[in-house]
Amino acid sequence: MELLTQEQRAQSLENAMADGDQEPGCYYVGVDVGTGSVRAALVDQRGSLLAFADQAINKWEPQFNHHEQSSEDIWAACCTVTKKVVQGIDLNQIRGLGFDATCSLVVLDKQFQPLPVNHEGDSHRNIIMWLDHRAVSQVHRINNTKHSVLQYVGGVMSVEMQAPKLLWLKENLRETCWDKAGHFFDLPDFLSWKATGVTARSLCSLVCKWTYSAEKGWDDSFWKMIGLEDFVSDNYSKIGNQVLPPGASLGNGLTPEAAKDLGLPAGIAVAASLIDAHAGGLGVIGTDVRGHGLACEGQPVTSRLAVICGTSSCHMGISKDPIFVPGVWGPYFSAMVPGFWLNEGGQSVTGKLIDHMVQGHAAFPELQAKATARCQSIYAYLNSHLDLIKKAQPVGFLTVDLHVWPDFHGNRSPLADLTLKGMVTGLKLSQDLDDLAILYLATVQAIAFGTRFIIEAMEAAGHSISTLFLCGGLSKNPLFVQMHADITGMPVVLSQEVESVLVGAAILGACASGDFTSVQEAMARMSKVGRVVFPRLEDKRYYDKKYQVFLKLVEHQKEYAAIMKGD
Ligand SMILES: Nc1ncnc2c1ncn2[C@@H]1O[C@H](COP(=O)(O)OP(=O)(O)O)[C@@H](O)[C@H]1O
Ligand SMILES: O=C(CO)[C@H](O)[C@H](O)COP(=O)(O)O
Repeated sequence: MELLTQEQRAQSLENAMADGDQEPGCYYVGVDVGTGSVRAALVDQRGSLLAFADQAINKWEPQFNHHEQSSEDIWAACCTVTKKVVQGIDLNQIRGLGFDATCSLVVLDKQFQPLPVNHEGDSHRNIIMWLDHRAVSQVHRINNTKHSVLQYVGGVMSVEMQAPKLLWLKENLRETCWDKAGHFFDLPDFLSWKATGVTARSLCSLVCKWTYSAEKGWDDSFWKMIGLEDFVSDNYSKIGNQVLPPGASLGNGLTPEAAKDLGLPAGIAVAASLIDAHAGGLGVIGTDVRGHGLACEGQPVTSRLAVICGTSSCHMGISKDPIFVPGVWGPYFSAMVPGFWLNEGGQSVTGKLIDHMVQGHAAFPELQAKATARCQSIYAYLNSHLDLIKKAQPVGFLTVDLHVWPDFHGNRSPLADLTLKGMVTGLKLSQDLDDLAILYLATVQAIAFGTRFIIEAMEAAGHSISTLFLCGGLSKNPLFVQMHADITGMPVVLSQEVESVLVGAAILGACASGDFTSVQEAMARMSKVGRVVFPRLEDKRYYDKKYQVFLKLVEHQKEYAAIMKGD
């Protein structure tokens, strides 16, 4: 855990007063449940983090493409980190609590006890994680219906959404899970229920992952058509028939039981939650950019793209009117910024892919040993190693003959094709540290080319984007950030608070407390520019050529598949 010193806290208080805050010393707690860990922060009204704590969480992969977690483990981790960040604080100053989490599916029985989502019957593992691809046959059948709700998920439903997973449970675990289930929650809604006892769902999760429409509600014909008519007949009580906008205050706030678990006062405001990428979006997209020489200064907020890069990357672009982008999720109304439509592009594995490439290389043990000897992270070591071997040329030029297609877990956007696989071309017989570093660089570049591919699809459909706002674990990697700037040709804004997703969660708590009149006001007050990374335009020709190769890779992959399917 990192806590500010007394002087830093005093300075933060002084800054708050100078900034004209009505009530200096009002704090909010944000809790962010990512794929790999749970994080909490104590945040003030200016969006500064006063304390941060994190804890890893368990994941199970009982078979290929099955990924599971435990809601009890996750709640326990939320309690541990929250207790840590409020240590030594006058609890009366804490005004609100906000949660965000991955869009995983939590299953509970009618008494709110965990139910197994696996053949082993292990009820501790009651979460089907977002990246779980077990429901391939179900999602194909759903997409074959061509139902009109699919227009609002980019034309093709993803296997990572909830409808195919629910259908899988009905078809595969009828007695042990489906028939006993009383409540199916998106993980962010599970957390807000745990804190308040209120089962209302957030508009964010229902619209983005469950086909709910902010304007029309549930579409009975969809659930009947896909074989989940059960939900219609019980008036959607198991998946949510009370829906609130993110940031709305839930019930009577924190229950005494949850207050005890979390080490917070009972009754403080708890917000309707957000999916993690959307919290990251709130944490960065509304920031005041004046004075940084950015094209988006003085332009509508719709010229900004928030890119939340953790285990996966999510590309969040907003618009005043709905924009239908083939292969890009949405348009979703009011799912992130109230009153705006959201398109969400994505890459299903980015952080996980970089880790996979690096850890699977023969030179990984050597890398680990060398990084440890220098007290550096493996990524800091690799970045400095690349600087050493690049000699006089720009670092990105080291991959002139090494190219990667990054869809090791299928393509989320803009091709929406889960059958696609990863590709590497340009391998040599040597497997030393130089090769590892260059493969790592080519992987980082491939992810940035994927972002460029998504932006081009969004622009072709009507978005006009000039500036990227990056956050999430990968935004701590300077190479990843510079490659995104160079390859997209756009400046990248990094927030003052590196943990911007937590600022987004705290913004929710601040809204629920009533301290701000709108999400927009809280975003403008609590998010701040830290650093801007500009593209090195002199390298553009090189990256344009590599992008041509990038697009050829997928074209070729499709040709190979067609050859193998032919007689
Ligand atoms: N300091 C760092 N330097 C480089 N990469 C990092 C750093 N911290 C995290 N990462 C990368 O970010 C990814 C995890 O990001 P994070 O936002 O913590 O994920 P999640 O929210 O999915 O749990 C990891 O896969 C790792 O590759
Ligand atoms: O689908 C998503 C958002 O809509 C995210 O990819 C998912 O929630 C996982 O997030 P992370 O990579 O930050 O753990």
